[in-house]
Amino acid sequence: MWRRVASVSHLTFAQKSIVNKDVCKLKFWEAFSTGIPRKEKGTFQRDKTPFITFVLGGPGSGKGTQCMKIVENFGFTHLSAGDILRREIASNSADGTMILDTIKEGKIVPSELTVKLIQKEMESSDNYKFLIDGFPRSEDNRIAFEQIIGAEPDIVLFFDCPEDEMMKRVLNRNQGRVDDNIDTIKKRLKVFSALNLPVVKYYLERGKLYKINAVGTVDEIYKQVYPLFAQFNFEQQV
Ligand SMILES: Nc1ncnc2c1ncn2[C@@H]1O[C@H](COP(=O)(O)OP(=O)(O)OP(=O)(O)O)[C@@H](O)[C@H]1O
Ligand SMILES: Nc1ccn([C@H]2C[C@H](O)[C@@H](COP(=O)(O)O)O2)c(=O)n1
Ligand SMILES: [Mg+2]
Repeated sequence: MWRRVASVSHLTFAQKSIVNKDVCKLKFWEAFSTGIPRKEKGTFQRDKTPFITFVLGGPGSGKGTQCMKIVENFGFTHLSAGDILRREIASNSADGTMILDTIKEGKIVPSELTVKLIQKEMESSDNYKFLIDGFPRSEDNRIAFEQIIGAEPDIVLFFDCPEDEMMKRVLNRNQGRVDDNIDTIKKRLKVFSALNLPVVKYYLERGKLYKINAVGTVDEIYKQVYPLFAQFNFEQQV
């Protein structure tokens, strides 16, 4: 379990994000050097500040597919916002019907709900490395994450894929998803352009975005992804 302890409430938002980043970086590297062992089930993992990666891209751009390979090589915990919401539907929770209707319409679920579900997953994890896939999908998502979780991403991946290729992949996906049909995919692509691209621009302007050409084979695309994580020298996977 991890908690962010830095309190910088007296600073302006802009100052906060700089201090936060520096504080986090300092804590992150301190943890590496002085990592106080935590009681883990059978393994000792040094206590570390969370390393957060946001994974952006349109429907069918290959986010989930590439996340699986990053998990394999670098031991991240893959939190797909879409999968978390689908599990909420399957649990027949009070919000399940609203989430299902929203997803069928290709729209975005209220941010506070999605963020709190992601927060629950992070806080119940023994890992400190997180891939948050399909998030943030909007400025509202991004702001809600910062306000509720009080953290910012360390890096942001953006899988850039032409609409016709995304359409083709989604329609061939055969995973029984309610949103894998021509009507919903068209709506999702409109939502992506209108709401997700401003988030891409936000992180591009802050130097956190890595834009990846998502056309080609899975391995060709992953060749662009691997070095982005290798640069951090995460401990080797046992
Ligand atoms: N490089 C690729 N070339 C061809 N097909 C691919 C490629 N990468 C992924 N796919 C396939 O395309 C479909 C969509 O991939 P994936 O589920 O990873 O996309 P996604 O970005 O997570 O989509 P969504 O946002 O809808 O969850 C899957 O059936 C996957 O097997
Ligand atoms: N941040 C998010 C992520 C996903 N959703 C909803 C809307 C998406 O179309 C759907 C499926 O997501 P995917 O599995 O394609 O990443 O889930 C959302 O509302 N907010
Ligand atoms: Mg996905």
